[in-house]
Amino acid sequence: MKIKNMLHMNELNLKNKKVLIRVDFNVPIVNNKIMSDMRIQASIPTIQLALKNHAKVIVMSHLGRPKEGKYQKQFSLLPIFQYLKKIFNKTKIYFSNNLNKIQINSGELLILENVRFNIGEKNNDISLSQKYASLCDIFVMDAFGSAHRKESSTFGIGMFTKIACAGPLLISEIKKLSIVLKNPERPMISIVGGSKISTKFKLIQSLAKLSDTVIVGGGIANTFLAIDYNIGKSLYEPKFIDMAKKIKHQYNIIIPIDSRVGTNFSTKSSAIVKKPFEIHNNEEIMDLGDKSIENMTKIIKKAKTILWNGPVGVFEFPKFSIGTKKLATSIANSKAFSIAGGGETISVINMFNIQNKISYISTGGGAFLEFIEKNTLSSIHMLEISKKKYNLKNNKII
Ligand SMILES: Nc1ncnc2c1ncn2[C@@H]1O[C@H](COP(=O)(O)OP(=O)(O)O)[C@@H](O)[C@H]1O
Ligand SMILES: O=C(OP(=O)(O)O)[C@H](O)COP(=O)(O)O
Repeated sequence: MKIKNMLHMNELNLKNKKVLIRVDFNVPIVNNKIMSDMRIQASIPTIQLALKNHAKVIVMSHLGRPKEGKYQKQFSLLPIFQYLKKIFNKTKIYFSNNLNKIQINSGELLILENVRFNIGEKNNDISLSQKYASLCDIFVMDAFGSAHRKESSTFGIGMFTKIACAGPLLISEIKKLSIVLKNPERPMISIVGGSKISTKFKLIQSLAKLSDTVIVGGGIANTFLAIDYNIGKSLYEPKFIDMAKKIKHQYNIIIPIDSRVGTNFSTKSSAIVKKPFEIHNNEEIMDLGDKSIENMTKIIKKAKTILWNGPVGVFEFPKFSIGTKKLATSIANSKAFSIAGGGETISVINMFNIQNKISYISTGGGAFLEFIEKNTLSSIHMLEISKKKYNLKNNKII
């Protein structure tokens, strides 16, 4: 992909225009408290740029995975609106869940409620995409963390809006990841964990091709373990077992040799280190065991380039945070060039206070892995189509 194949926000005259910006505010919120604000902070310059240019600024994002068509308080963007009110305290700022009643003036800011409350969002529904497009003169796609999703607010809208352009954060992420991956120093290792198995599993193969070693944790590792063992109630995806078998034989994949298991998914659960063949039906793997941690940190120490997405255990429960903490610390202490990204990975980085020891932190997790694999993403494709249409309309040679 070429950056110049997309329109950039800073090429356009935003003055008095209705500018709708899709950002990624998908941050962890517990009891109305934002646990990690890095993704919000990363979007602020884009919003400021639009306000400074005297646009009528509308911002939209998803938060979590609510059931569409239903308001659910725990997925509301209201805590983020409260947070933004403090930052934009000199700007008139509003919050709305009504797509039919939008009225703002130049220099004002409107935050829309979670787009995933809207029926059709996930399925990239045409009428919802048209509805979003009708709200603006210019659509700015700046949600790098969601740019791999072909949904109404990340893709469909661009098919109907007059102008769709890339925001500064999206451009900056693409540029930085492209530079880093051009000629990585070897050995290069990738660490992939977390719970979003269906998004990430398909990407392991290309990551394995690119890297000298791939370390797996979380639900990804469990899917590899399920090839040979009964892993009880552990999180895994049976539909990826065949793919796991193939990849395991073809590439250098480091699978845990022991794990911390518990009997219930709770902070109160006991944590016992077990070998994979010792796991009972009523147990679930929630972290790496000590021998696995030792092996994996040895590999990390020798690496010259490290890519990391996804916690290797349920780091939110102290007894199951050991593996993630040890690997994260080892990455932080390494002299290798390290790239880490993902919503929860950023929370881990904040939790262990290692943000200054990671060479590059991406706001995307699944998006960053998919970009590495394909060198493009659904939203980038949408922006390229949109620029071609724009150039045709303006009689420019494309
Ligand atoms: N063994 C496991 N079982 C269940 N959940 C896990 C396990 N290991 C990690 N997780 C969970 O994975 C989540 C993060 O996954 P994911 O969203 O894929 O990461 P990221 O946002 O960094 O891309 C965390 O909330 C963590 O508790
Ligand atoms: O947090 C996100 O992805 P990530 O967990 O891979 O970093 C993005 O906001 C995408 O969210 P989604 O995976 O629910 O589409």
